[in-house]
Amino acid sequence: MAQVLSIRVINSADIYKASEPSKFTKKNRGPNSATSTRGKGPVSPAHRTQKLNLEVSPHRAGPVSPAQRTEKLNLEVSPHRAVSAVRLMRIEFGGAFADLLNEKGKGSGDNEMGYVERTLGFRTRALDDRDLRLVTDIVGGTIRWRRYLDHLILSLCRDESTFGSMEPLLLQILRIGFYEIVKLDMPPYAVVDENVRLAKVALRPGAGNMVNGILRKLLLLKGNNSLPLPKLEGNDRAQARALATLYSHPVIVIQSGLLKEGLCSVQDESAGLVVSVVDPQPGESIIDCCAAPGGKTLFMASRLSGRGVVSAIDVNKGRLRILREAAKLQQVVDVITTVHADLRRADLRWNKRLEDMEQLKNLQDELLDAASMLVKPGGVLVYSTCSIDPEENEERVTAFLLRHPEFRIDPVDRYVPSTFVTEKGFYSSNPVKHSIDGAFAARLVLSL
Ligand SMILES: C[S@@+](CC[C@H](N)C(=O)[O-])C[C@H]1O[C@@H](n2cnc3c(N)ncnc32)[C@H](O)[C@@H]1O
Repeated sequence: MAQVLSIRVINSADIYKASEPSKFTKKNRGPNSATSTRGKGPVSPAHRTQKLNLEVSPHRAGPVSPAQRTEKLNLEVSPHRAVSAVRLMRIEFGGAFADLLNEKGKGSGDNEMGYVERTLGFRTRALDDRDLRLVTDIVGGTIRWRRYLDHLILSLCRDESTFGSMEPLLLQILRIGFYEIVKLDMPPYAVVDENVRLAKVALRPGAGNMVNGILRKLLLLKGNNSLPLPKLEGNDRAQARALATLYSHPVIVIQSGLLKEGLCSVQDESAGLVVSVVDPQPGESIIDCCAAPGGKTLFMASRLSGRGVVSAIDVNKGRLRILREAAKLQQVVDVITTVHADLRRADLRWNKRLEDMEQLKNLQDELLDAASMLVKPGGVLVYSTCSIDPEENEERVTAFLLRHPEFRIDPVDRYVPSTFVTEKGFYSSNPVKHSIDGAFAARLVLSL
């Protein structure tokens, strides 16, 4: 039977496991390369002078007097970035695990500042709760997206050897800056200034200049919507590598053929949790109204244990074909019926471009109205989007309930962990809060 794996689960096995420094020196850091760099140009971190000390060296292990401490206190550097960079160093070289570090008391407090001081040569002011939340977001996100971030950094470096020979701390600072700009959409100038300052103070002025140049290049490309993304072209292997980079995923899963043979599929936890909200049971009839390419259809079908049916409606023939192929591979084709149709009446257009939010909202209202006609008395309508925009989510449901008072909200707290449940009883995942994709779902029950 098909099994849905989430990207995070796979990532945690691959990435949270810290590599030994000795291993690091043997492998090329290029995202698409697995070969040794020795003799090919890039210098391994072990061959460079580094301003880095992850162990307690004897001359620093002794007690530090308050006077010495003040001397080393740096109030210019943003504390959460300094701590994030040091945590990332510890995870990559020091055997620390991201989740453990994020547990309060283990990775924070005085102990943590000790690591910062030994690694960077100075302390920052103590972290407050907001800083700690930022550290958790930045460290978790940077690890999760490391392969993708490294691809972008490499693309923006002068050449591969600049990337391959980069000091580990400098690379962590760039990863943080790239993550903040590309994934967190943080205010660009603060991100540039503060990461530049960290590189200057913790390394040297030249490192700051490099961070400045690369981050500004990134901002320009992002502003023009022309980030250098890997191209999905070439043979299976090349496409697997490109996909792995795009989704920051270990290539070995993809290449080993598990996906091709339908033994596993990949989807973000946010989409998997929407299926939990639907809560498919053997024997049920489920209609997936905008189904293709079928991530949720297939997952729901796999939960029916061979009994029941998922009718997958979609207006796009090509995407429905992909869904059918995947259903065959995952051996759930017997419980899936595909329906090529516009969910709304035939006289409404689909091919029109959605130029603004008003039109999108109208489309969502029309789809909801059309879907509501397919629900039996006592049946459940799950409205779900991949958006965190209230206009597409809560507001659409509120408007729907005004038009259809025969439906009521069924709170999702029985189906997903409480951190994903909103005040009104909807499911909502958020990239910043949960480090997974944004999504929304509401369970609406039709009265008997
Ligand atoms: C974001 S995708 C759905 C993803 C899918 N639920 C999954 O989990 O893989 C949106 C889909 O809605 C379909 N769609 C849009 N308008 C539609 C309509 N009027 N009737 C049926 N399908 C529609 C599109 O063709 C597209 O495949």
